[in-house]
Amino acid sequence: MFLRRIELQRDNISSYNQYPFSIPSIKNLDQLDLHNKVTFFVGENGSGKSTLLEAIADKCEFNTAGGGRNNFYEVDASESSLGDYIRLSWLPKVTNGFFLRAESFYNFATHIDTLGTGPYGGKSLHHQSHGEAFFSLFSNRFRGRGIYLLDEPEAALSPARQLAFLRILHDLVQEDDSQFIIATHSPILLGYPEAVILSFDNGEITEIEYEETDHFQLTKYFLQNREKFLKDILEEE
Ligand SMILES: Nc1ncnc2c1ncn2[C@@H]1O[C@H](COP(=O)(O)OP(=O)(O)OP(=O)(O)O)[C@@H](O)[C@H]1O
Repeated sequence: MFLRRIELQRDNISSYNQYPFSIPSIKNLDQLDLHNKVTFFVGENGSGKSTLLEAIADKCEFNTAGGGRNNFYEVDASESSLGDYIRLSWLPKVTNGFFLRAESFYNFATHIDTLGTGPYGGKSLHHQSHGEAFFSLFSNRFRGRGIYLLDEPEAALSPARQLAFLRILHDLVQEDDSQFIIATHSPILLGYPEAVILSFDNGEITEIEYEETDHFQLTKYFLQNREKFLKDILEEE
């Protein structure tokens, strides 16, 4: 693995009342040690996962709208507010990698079309379904020793493709020594063996077990008690 530590440089922060320092998990961040090739960020919507992932991408000099170091294109709101305030410690340093944002994938696909190269399954990403395009990206662009920062990669993937994605991830981790940091809500992806899961809930970033995640507990309960669960929710006054 490559990225070992993320530190918030508190001396440079003048106020904790504004985004991104007002987010509880960021406000309370001191340093985060990474000790596994696969780290998941989990937490409620708005708990700060994307904010931190984007800041890491910014420090990696990846395009914060999505892409690697050589993907230069502009979209609105792609600047990172936190990137200037964190410090990354590497051993060894790696520059290869990719930042995937589901929400701006369309712009990335357009950018790839303008390059006129066809490394993504032989046809424009725009001519593939959302899930197919994501999968082309994983299969064709993710290679070699690198750091891959993925924001909700499950967004476009069927359960079967999520499992297939885990296979790609596994090969990259095993054979190429790659590192992944993935913000996700998917109980399937979170099940990857031996990954570290960092929760952004309760105002701090803490390591938790798979079985402790809401994703696991809620999904399990739902699948085992679907009718009762839905009755309770839908008939609640
Ligand atoms: N550019 C911004 N300006 C102000 N507030 C922002 C900005 N971007 C995000 N926020 C706020 O910061 C908080 C954290 O957002 P973030 O996108 O990091 O959450 P998240 O954990 O990734 O959520 P989700 O699971 O919904 O993707 C949210 O309350 C959000 O509204």
